[in-house]
Amino acid sequence: MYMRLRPLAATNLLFNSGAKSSSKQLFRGANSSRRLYVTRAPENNKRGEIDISSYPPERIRNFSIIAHIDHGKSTLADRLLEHTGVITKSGKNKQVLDKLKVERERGITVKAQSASMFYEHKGDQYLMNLIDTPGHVDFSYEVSRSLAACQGTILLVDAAQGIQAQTVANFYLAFGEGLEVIPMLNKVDLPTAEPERAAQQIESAFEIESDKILHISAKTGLGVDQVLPAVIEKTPPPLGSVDKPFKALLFDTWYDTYVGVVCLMAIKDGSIKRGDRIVSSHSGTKYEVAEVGIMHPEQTPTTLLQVGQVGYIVCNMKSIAEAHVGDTFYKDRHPVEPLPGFVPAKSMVFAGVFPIDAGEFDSLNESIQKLTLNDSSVSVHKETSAALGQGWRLGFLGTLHMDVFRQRLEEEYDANVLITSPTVPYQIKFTDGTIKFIQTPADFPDTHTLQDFVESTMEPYVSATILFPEKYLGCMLELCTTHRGEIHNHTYIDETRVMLKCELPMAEIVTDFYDKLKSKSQGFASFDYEESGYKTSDLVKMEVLLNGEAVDALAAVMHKSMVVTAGRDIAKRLKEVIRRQLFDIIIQTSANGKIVARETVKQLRKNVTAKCYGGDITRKMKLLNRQKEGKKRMKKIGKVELPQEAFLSIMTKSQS
Ligand SMILES: Nc1nc2c(ncn2[C@@H]2O[C@H](COP(=O)(O)OP(=O)(O)OP(=O)(O)O)[C@@H](O)[C@H]2O)c(=O)[nH]1
Repeated sequence: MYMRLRPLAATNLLFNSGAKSSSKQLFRGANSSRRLYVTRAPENNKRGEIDISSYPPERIRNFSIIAHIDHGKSTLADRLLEHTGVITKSGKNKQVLDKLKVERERGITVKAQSASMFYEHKGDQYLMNLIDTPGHVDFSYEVSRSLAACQGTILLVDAAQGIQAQTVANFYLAFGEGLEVIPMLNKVDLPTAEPERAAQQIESAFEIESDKILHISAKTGLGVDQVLPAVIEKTPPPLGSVDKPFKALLFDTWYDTYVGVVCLMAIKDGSIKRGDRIVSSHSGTKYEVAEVGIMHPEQTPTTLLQVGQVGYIVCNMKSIAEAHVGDTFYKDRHPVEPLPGFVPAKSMVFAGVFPIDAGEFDSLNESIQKLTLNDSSVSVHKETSAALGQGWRLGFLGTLHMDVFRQRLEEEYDANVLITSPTVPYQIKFTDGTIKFIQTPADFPDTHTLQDFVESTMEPYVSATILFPEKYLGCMLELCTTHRGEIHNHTYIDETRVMLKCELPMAEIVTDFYDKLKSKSQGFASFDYEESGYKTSDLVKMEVLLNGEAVDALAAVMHKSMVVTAGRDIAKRLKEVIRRQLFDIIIQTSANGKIVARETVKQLRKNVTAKCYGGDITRKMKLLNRQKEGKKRMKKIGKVELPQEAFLSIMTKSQS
């Protein structure tokens, strides 16, 4: 959860050195020989609030950092926060804005975070609002939302890797939003860095002159002192007027255990302070503002927020469900034209989530509700499975998003869950013209017996961009075609790197496409995609029968051409993961009413304590406990015990 520093602690962070009366703090940049004057945050009043009213739009810069995954966004954010004295300079500052445990463990950014800094440039004081965004394609929704609060963005490119698929996707996202793109080459300290080559790629892909690109190392600090001056000079100040009625865009929200719902807003016109009454354009609900402030980098109250600034507002919102990302807020009795808002995040991948122990349903329900409060891009519907009992069908933006959610559920809420194989949403068009969305494979009708009623079955497609060195062109083309892809074109971004555009069924990406892409290109290919609508496809439901009984939670939907290979493969993989039990277990896969494959798990009579003759009770207990531990993630289907892996092993995989 978000740690909340009380105002005093937050400002102590800032004022840990120097005389209080001085408005400037002397700061020496990491590798810089120049002396830099970095402005300290304004003093706080008796209520612990700081006054930022002296920052009009022309002295505000709202910018983000966008890049391909791992190109160094969060590390650059650390250096900038140190450089401006927001955090004390220390070798220990590593991805300070990656606040979630899962982000720290995985070394990836999942949630965009903002931080305000005070900075002096050419004698003027500036308020700089930085938004650090995630790099992975599953979280691109976070990126597009964050860009709505910015006027400029740093496009960071790893000088050793050059431009990658998410560099291209994020550039076009920012360009499409009309943002000023400031290119920078990072990691120039690496012996493998080839800055000239990477700069050429940027020039040919984005038509940005290579001599306008800053060369930096976010790790060593080299060149970092030039970053904020470049942002100030190139990014236009926010538009708007302090004299117009208050108008603000809500672009992020989270739940804070101390103050409740926190809304991150970009103030487009006017100003707001504690005690004001604001109204949501979305619902018409009125709220009283309890606190306004900036992220510095934790919540730090201010006397007001005004035009051009990006900050948080705490009001008497009871539930995060009331905070609609993309909503426009105005002051009571001063309505304004709402801003366009955002297209809601669309779930691309669905999976069933069930408690291992049915008795934990209520506590798991509470945990899922709490976790979705801080991640509104997860869609939640109750689901009942004949095999697994009561649970939920959750919708995610991609499989990494799903995995991060599962990890947070287990680590932050101590939940013990079983997750079924991920699936994409299918559509069925019936002859009477009705269209049905299918999020659970078990609900997919038997197209064989219903063929007179079903006009067509459809699956979602994505437009994909793949970047790789030329020598992998042959195997990348083959990979796309074996995954039912349609190649559109390929172009060269320099003499040796290729950009391939193709269309792929989303279902292929959910399974093993990405792993194969990485292994076939020895890790050199990168990949990005966006949804491109539904296409008619010959789909069938594959059922799994255990000792003659169909298990709904193991059903899968797949293209007709894959039925035989996938049917055999699934039966084999299930045989590998289902433990031998006291009776034979017959595994069958079936599609269109025909059995495709059959495997048998032979019976076994096992007494785990058999070897413990002689009565060593502690050893006996240890073995029994270990067996109990192994059972934790088991689910009993009829008489057959299935481990978690069984549910994930039914993912269909292409034979390439
Ligand atoms: N040598 C070197 N390593 C760097 C530099 N900048 C970042 N790194 C390293 O690159 C890795 C990724 O850095 P991050 O800052 O987490 O990258 P990111 O772009 O924020 O990653 P995501 O948010 O997951 O997309 C870390 O191990 C950093 O220490 C640099 O200038 N030089």
